[in-house]
Amino acid sequence: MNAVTVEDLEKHYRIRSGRGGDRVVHAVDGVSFEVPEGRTLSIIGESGCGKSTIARMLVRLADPTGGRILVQGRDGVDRRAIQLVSQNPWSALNRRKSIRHALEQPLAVHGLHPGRAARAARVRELLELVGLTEEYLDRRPGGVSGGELQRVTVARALAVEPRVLVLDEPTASLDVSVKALLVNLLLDLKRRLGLSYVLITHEIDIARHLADDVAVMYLGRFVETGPAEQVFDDPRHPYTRALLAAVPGLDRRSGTPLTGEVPSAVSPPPGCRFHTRCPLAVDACSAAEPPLRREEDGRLVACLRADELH
Ligand SMILES: Nc1ncnc2c1ncn2[C@@H]1O[C@H](COP(=O)(O)OP(=O)(O)OP(=O)(O)O)[C@@H](O)[C@H]1O
Repeated sequence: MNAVTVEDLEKHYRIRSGRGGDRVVHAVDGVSFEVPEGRTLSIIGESGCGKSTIARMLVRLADPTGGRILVQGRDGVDRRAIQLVSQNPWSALNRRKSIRHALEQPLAVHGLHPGRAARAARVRELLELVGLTEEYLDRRPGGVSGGELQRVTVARALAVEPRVLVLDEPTASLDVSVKALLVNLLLDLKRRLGLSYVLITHEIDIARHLADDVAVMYLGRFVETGPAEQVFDDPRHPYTRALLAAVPGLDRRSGTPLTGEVPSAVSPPPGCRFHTRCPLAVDACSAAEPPLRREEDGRLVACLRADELH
């Protein structure tokens, strides 16, 4: 069974504007994917492409304007099955409350491990899972380092025994040395608890360490998806190539790094949304949007010229 199945997901934000009527932001525009049990799908792309909007819809902090989301085969809201770990642990936790409180609260809300002794035992177990000791229990977020605090938010997400974690830029606020520790913890937890992850990141290194599968997102759409080694070692879409060209230590193929800005999601370019920045664009690219097509190795690529690039 898939941990997550997403079909034709859409999020359009309507913004009121004084003159000339409302404008519509095409944040997510028809995205489909599956995360098989025990795997990690990493969604990568520049800022503003819609990654966080997908994360928010997966955990029902935002309602889709179209499409559907199944978690463990089930439609509808199941707040225990899928949990979010967000970028900034300081804003995720209440500064005035202890770490004990942060870990007990979800147990109380869901009526799990009732009774003081059982609840305290579960809180200790959660701390151990993320490699922290009981001495943290009475501290407040302000008295704990960023890396440790992110471990607390992971422990809190795990309190309700989810099957899926949505990791939205989990390492973005951490120092380089601490990032690797969190990545190792996430890999370890996935193995031990049989979790599945949806990882949202613009840090390609982090995606390379954690991802089994990768989806490359540009202006609300997926442009390339496939197993991580295929996409990272031999990117096919010109956008993927450009994105990876900026990363040291990766095979750069013929990609040239990106220039310019992501166009407005209010009026995405016609045809292929990347054509305005694509070094390989031809006239046909602005005429019609290329569908995601399956390549001979199984991955999906949305580019008219993908065959030539191979
Ligand atoms: N509440 C909102 N109302 C209107 N537009 C929004 C809202 N939230 C996001 N957007 C717009 O939707 C688009 C996608 O944003 P989103 O935050 O999902 O992108 P992202 O790839 O996660 O970027 P980042 O890494 O900067 O968070 C952007 O154009 C953004 O301005």
